[in-house]
Amino acid sequence: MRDILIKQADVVVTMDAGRRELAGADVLLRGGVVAAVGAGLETPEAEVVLARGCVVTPGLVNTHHHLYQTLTRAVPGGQDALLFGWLKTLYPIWARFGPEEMFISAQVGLAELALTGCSLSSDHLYLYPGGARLEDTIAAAAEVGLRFHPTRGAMSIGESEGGLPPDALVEREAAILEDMIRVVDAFHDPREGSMCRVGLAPCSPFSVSRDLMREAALLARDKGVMLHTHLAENAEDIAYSLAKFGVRPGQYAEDLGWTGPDVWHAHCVKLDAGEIDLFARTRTGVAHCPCSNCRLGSGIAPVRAMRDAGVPVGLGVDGSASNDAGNLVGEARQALLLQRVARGADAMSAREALEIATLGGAEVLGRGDCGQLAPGKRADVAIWDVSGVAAAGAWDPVAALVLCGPGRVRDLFVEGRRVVAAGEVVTIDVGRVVERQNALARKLRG
Ligand SMILES: Nc1nc2[nH]c(O)nc2c(=O)[nH]1
Repeated sequence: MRDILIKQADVVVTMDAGRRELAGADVLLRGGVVAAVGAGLETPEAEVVLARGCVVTPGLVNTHHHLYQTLTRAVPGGQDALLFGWLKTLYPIWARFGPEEMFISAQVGLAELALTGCSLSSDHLYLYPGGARLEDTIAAAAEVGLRFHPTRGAMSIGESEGGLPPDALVEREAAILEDMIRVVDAFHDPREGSMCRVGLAPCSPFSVSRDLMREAALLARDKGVMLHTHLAENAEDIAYSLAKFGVRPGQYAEDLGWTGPDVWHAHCVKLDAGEIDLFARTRTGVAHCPCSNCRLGSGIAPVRAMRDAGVPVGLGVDGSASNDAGNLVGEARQALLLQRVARGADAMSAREALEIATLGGAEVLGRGDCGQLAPGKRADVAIWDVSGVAAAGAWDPVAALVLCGPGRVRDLFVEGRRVVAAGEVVTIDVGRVVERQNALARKLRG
């Protein structure tokens, strides 16, 4: 692989230990890692990428998604509902998916993430209708070229047993555990620089049993993989937990082995002070999904309190049926705005929002090798052209990324390989994928 020398950026935002921002700096990518950062770097054989007029950041990290939902954006019956009603509208549509729907929708979602600066994404695939398998999404990510953390999700408690999903969408728990073992053994790569790490992710307390939560935790520890689920997303979720289990979600998670640095929970909008303390003590991570929380009317997650307590927090776009976009810089902006609505104008700075979108997400996903531009870290780099209309007149180009734009990257490198060039994805034919996606959406609409 040829060296890449990114030259003369207006600012390189390193997110290194000193959070250094280097004016007029270069970044050298070699063999999939950052080889050097600083001014005046020279390497005769390198491909030079001029970055004048640009801000260079680590690639953004997405800690929560349901890629399959890009096929059900803005569905009329689900546009104005709270979480449970929204899910009940969408489950019957998702039940008609199969392998092609999973593959194409994942490519659309990942292309959208790439164009908005994301180099590492997790995905929570918790339903497997029509023969769909986790590898449908793994194949999609490999073609797009993003670093990928797919999670083998699951639902096992259908309506007839007091769960939320229809019985037709749930799986037998023995079969779920068997498939979890299969996908970890086949696809999980624990090495530094890994392009694919698999996690285990029973969907939510209202769609799986306590037994499955406990068994999944034991299996994850045995295999050395991470655990992920939805937790404390809204008031309905808390009410369900109290009525069904007699405890709040934090206690439920702790009792079943779902705390620790190898666990991250999506949403956590309704964590109380005791639960925040539990997460901080145990280094349990949180995927904060501000746009989805607004769209579903779930509330404002206590991110300021979580960060102050020391809870690892990353950002997630969440599924595209509840956002309905997949733009992480948009999430960074929304995170900042929501904390300010809740706590005042100094509750979160643009730089902190950018830190959560990069370094914070990498920590949540257990990726000490990502989220920073520093020698030895993986070569995941986003180049943002701030010379256009969106940031014109900005006095502080780093803050401008979050406060005004641009919302799309000019270039994106993952593991030192180009995924976006001049604002276009270069790894797949996005036009063809979008055409197929729209045909599949039309078929689902009937
Ligand atoms: N935002 C979302 N929350 C969820 N809970 C659950 O069980 N599924 C979902 C989901 O798809 N999105």
